[in-house]
Amino acid sequence: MNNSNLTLHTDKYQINMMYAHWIHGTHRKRAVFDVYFRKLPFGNGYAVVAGLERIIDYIRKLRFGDEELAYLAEQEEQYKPEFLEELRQFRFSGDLYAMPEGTLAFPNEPLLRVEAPIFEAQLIETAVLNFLNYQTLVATKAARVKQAAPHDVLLEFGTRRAQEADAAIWGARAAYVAGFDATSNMRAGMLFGIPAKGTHAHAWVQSHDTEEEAFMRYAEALPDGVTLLVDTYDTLKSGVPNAIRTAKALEARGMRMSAIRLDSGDLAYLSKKARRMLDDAGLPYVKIVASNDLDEHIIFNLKAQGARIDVWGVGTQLITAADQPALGGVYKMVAREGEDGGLIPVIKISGNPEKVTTPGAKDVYRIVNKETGKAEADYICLKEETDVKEGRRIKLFDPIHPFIHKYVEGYDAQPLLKEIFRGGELVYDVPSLDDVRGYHREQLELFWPEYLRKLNPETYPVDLSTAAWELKRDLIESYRK
Ligand SMILES: Nc1ncnc2c1ncn2[C@@H]1O[C@H](COP(=O)(O)OP(=O)(O)OP(=O)(O)O)[C@@H](O)[C@H]1O
Ligand SMILES: O=P(O)(O)OC[C@H]1O[C@H](OP(=O)(O)OP(=O)(O)O)[C@H](O)[C@@H]1O
Ligand SMILES: O=C(O)c1cccnc1
Repeated sequence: MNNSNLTLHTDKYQINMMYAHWIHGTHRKRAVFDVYFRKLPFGNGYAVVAGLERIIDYIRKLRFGDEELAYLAEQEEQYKPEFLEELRQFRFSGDLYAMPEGTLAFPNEPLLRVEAPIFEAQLIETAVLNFLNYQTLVATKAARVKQAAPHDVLLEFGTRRAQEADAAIWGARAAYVAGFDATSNMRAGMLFGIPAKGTHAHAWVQSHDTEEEAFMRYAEALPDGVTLLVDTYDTLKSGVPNAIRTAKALEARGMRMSAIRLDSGDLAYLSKKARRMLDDAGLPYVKIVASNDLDEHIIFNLKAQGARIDVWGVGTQLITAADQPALGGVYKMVAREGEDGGLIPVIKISGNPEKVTTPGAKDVYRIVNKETGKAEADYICLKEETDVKEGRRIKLFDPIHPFIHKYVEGYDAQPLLKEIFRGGELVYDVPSLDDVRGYHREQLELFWPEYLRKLNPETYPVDLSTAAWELKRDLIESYRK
């Protein structure tokens, strides 16, 4: 298996719809799709957008090569050879708008808008959702861990338990976007420039006759800031004392041990005891790393118990987003090209009011109060509306309870959807990963803490403009009739 081409990383029904459009000559008609999720994961108050860099790379490289076309030619659908020739010429020629990575996002607002020939817009749905759903989910989980330990060092340790290799590296990157400090995955380090860090496993200790010998030899080989795992036999009786002896031996050579790692047992009790032992031995600079199936809840609890842990290694629970393994982001058509070449808004009706789509090509603005500098609401309006762009008075109302409303003016309206591709050309200056992290931190500053807290956060308002709301209402009415 040495094909890294992601062009067929799509569901077959996309290819079949593309074929049917091509058969009927409608494949060049333009369509607009929104990507959004309806429910926040983990009971969090916000999601952290991640996945755009991968989407950009994927779109730029879309090509049906010989292998892809040969595979399509074998399918039971017996696609016509001319269709396959059309695919050979395939390039993304559309427009794409997206929230930059690190943006705080909320339910029912477009994270991404695609305006492209239906042929292209349909092909990319599956992969766009795959990348955005997973990376946003892990970035959001990581943001929760970061909230539990905002001032400590966070290490991403998940690769061995991740849902395969791509999940490991893109998950490591998503965690870094949301504030993790380093990853244990060397390939993620190499590809993305994330700091790579590591301690050692129990196997290192087990491969020696004694724990003390194991520690000394590890420190000899890697004297610069070594971290020793102290729980192989007995944390307090042998692990910590042996680590102290090793630290003293390093000191005698003018070097400093970095940390010990606790990986089992009662982490609150053991960290307090170990801290005392290290301090009493004159080693206050030796830090304590903890790992063992940690998540934001356990970290929060350990802190409440007064645990003396400086560095947290978080693996399984983060990389698998264990308490909610999928973000339900969807890709829904909101407009299509009519006979006259103009765009016609379209809707998907559902018995469940939350599932009715919001028609029309739309923009999203973050309405920021100029006095407080804090975000008041996100405002979704039709693309052609100018009131918000020009800072005029706008009505903010809850689309589920439209009678609850207020007017705002004198605000700062920050457009959240940035132009990424125009006519198939990348027009976005892709930021460095460290800039993405910095932007994410700035995003957090925009929100009152009530919206950010881990437990039972306040619901941040996501409002529709009057015109967008009326369009939705009118379309629902017209289908009722
Ligand atoms: N003081 C604590 N309060 C709450 N949770 C804790 C505390 N100490 C450890 N934990 C968590 O409790 C869980 C204990 O896991 P487990 O029952 O596997 O114990 P263990 O110590 O890892 O056992 P083993 O020696 O078999 O590895 C882990 O998720 C760990 O992070
Ligand atoms: O617990 P997580 O959050 O998933 O973090 C990663 C875990 O992976 C390692 O354990 P493992 O038992 O795989 O190997 P080891 O022999 O190095 O302990 C490490 O010791 C952590 O406990
Ligand atoms: O470096 C470590 O301590 C590490 C790396 C991966 C998984 N668990 C621990």
